[in-house]
Amino acid sequence: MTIVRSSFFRRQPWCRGRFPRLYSTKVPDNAPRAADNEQWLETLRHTTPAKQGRQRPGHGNGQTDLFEVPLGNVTSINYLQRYNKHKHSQGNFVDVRIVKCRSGVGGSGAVSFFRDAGRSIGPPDGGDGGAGGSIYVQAVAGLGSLAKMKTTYIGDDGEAGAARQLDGVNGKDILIQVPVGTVVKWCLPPQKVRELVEKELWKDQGATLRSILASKTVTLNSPSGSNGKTIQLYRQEMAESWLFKDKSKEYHDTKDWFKILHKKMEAYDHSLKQSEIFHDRFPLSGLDLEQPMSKPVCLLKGGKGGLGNMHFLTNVIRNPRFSKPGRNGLEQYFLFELKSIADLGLIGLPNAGKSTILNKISNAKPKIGHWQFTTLNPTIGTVSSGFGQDVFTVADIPGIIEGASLDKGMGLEFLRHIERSKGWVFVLNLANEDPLNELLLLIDEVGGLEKVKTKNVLIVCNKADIDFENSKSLAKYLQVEQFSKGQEWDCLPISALKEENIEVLKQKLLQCARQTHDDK
Ligand SMILES: Nc1nc2c(ncn2[C@@H]2O[C@H](COP(=O)(O)OP(=O)(O)OP(=O)(O)O)[C@@H](O)[C@H]2O)c(=O)[nH]1
Repeated sequence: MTIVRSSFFRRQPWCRGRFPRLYSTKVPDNAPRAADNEQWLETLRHTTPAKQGRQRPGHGNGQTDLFEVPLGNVTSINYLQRYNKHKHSQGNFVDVRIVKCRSGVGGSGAVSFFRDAGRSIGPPDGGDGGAGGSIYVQAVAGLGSLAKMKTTYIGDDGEAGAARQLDGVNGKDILIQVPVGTVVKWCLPPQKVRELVEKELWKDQGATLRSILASKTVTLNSPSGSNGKTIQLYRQEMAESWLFKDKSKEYHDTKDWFKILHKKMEAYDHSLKQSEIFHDRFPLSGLDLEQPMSKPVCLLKGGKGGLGNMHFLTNVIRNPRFSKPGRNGLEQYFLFELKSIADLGLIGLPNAGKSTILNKISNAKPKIGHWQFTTLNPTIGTVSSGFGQDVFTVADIPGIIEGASLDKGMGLEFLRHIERSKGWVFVLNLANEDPLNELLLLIDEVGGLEKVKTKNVLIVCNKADIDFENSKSLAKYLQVEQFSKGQEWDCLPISALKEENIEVLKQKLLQCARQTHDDK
């Protein structure tokens, strides 16, 4: 076991700078004095603990409110569906994960008494337990998928304290590194969600997963004053508040000096709980890690280590045969969703030629095929419109079909990859019967005209090489162009296959990626 020096004295303002010599064979000349401990315990007496255990503390006044949220807000429909549908999609690309995280339990304080040749039992010298390992998350550049994430992350428990005032080693923290653009949300265990969904399905055979997630609600705790924007997490209560050695709990419970000490230590436990409650909160909307982070953020804090018996030597208690156990860690589930960050997103029906376009304008090599749904995962390409010119990124997502918003085809689950995009590029197929109608359908499926108008929009009519001259495609193009003009959107005919109008397309894409709403 690795051990480190007690840090208790470092924490005490009146004892700063005085440390025990490691492995000294003499009684450490700065062993915790009874007077110091008395003084510390006296300060605790003035902190009145609220009713221990029964309290449900909150934002600052120790209160929480209950609030209801739709089940869909604390799980992922994409995750649940993927287990039924295309779980193993193209390559290694994984963009939704639900993982279990558990922070470590704090190590126990030690019960020990100084011994050497000259004396068989000396003053108490049991050190503190180490803190449990915490779980951290950090967005880093260069990662593009959540495929390498584990299903469970467990922080190490802190080690117990030892003789000679030595603290146990802190449990190792866990660092989860994720791609930039990942959103981390608190969620219910998937197993629990499945049970709830099955129950609802049993009650109403006609219900769908989507309708259940929207209508069924769950009750959560939120610190008072946070208006339901923050979730309060709770640690499991400690089974015992003391660890006894040699003499039992029953023995100690009969002693007045222990009862007095216990009362004072209730205030200490209360302050620990308060600080846990302050830390153990998570925003309901999640953490949006849209920038590379120089420092990780803590998802779950490990439990604090327990106090060793050296802290309980007083003028009355000469042989404290007890110490404090470490505090519990937290176990929670988190939903990790990758929302790619691309300046532009290509939206179109299957087979419109989106992948071919991305292939021609960028370094990306998405799959191209004459069958539908060749693209199963988003691909992001970097486009440069010339030497020294601005560079921007374009995301190709799987084709959207009628009813996609009701989970038909690949559904809309990949739309999140272009949610953050500044511009949406609608790709239409001029070889199809009615491209204008297809544009209206696409607008409808992605959320309606109002939503689309929050983005910069470019309409690209692809496959203009087919029948364009003999006016069949031209007529279709003119219809689309007229509609686009009405919305003040640019419209452009191209042939991705024959690389016609590709340079103009690149310029228009650049404009679309950089234009601000004030420029319009
Ligand atoms: N004639 C012609 N064919 C094209 C053009 N662009 C793409 N294609 C063909 O259209 C078919 C579909 O192209 P993709 O680029 O895979 O289409 P997609 O929109 O990515 O399709 P999904 O992956 O299903 O969403 C392929 O056979 C392409 O060769 C074009 O400008 N003219």
